[in-house]
Amino acid sequence: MNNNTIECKQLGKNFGALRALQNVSMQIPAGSVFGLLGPNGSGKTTTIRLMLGLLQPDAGSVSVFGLDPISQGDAVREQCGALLEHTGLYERLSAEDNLNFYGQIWHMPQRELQARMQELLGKLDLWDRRKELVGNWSRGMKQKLAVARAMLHQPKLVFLDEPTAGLDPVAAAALNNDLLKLVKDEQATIFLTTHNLSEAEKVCNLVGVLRKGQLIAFGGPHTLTQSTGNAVVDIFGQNLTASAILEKLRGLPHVQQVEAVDDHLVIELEGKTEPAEVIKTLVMNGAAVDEVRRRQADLEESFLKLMEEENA
Ligand SMILES: Nc1ncnc2c1ncn2[C@@H]1O[C@H](COP(=O)(O)OP(=O)(O)OP(=O)(O)O)[C@@H](O)[C@H]1O
Repeated sequence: MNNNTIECKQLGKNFGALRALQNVSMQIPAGSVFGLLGPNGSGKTTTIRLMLGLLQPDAGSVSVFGLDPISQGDAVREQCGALLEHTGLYERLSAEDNLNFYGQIWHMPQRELQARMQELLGKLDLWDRRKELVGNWSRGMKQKLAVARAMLHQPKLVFLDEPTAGLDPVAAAALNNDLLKLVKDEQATIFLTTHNLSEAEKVCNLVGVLRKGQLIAFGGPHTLTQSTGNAVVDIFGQNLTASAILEKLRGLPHVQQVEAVDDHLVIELEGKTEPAEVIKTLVMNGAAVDEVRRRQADLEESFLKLMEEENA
């Protein structure tokens, strides 16, 4: 058996005339923190549901732990934890009672359950509040507890469908930090979906991008940022953003995109083009350049670029 927790080959799913997923092939090695990125309706949740055997594929195949999620669904789901659309929490119960309830569902021995609860709630800074009713908690705290619930029985694979959806940026960042803490010690494979690209860049070591049901990119976040092949230059100074200057820059060869962001310019250059021509044009047109920073496009820029290419 190979080291892949998930493999799918030319996977497809239709809902009536809608082709929700088409020809999706990927391999996710054990221990990965995989992020599936994509806009609304691109097929992220459908992919998870196929992997959990909650939907039957119309084309291709999917295997999880080498098992078929349809014919061996129970065996697959026993080894998985999932946080899907709903948190699965009971608001009228305390955090402790919620986890006790799920521990019983998973037939966890009482001592093991207590130790696991302490471990998870401790890492999530919720241990001291375990006796409180979940209904009175903030959304961020509930979401943390829902992650603990999904991980309670030490599943080898955890699906988190948009775990930070609806959280403010501070709560989202806190949850991501907690996720990283948990993941480090769990040795589980994590499969999460998100719209938030900078979050995926921080948390994931493998990412895939879905668009209209098709996997248009797959690899490490770094590979993905390089897949667009372009460099980005941030230029700081004075008089940079006059529309006449922007027009001139946009007309230069090898300049893909020019954007004025606040008081500085963000310029995307084709391949390995050096910014010399850009700087010269700026200076000749009356701008003063203080600082030039050259970098690879970040995941957000690469993602948007991929979306644009697919739209072209
Ligand atoms: N049970 C269903 N019946 C009919 N259409 C469905 C069903 N489930 C999903 N779809 C459609 O399939 C497409 C993909 O949906 P899916 O929920 O997988 O997208 P998503 O990427 O998870 O979106 P979001 O980010 O908004 O949650 C959408 O057009 C959706 O309306």
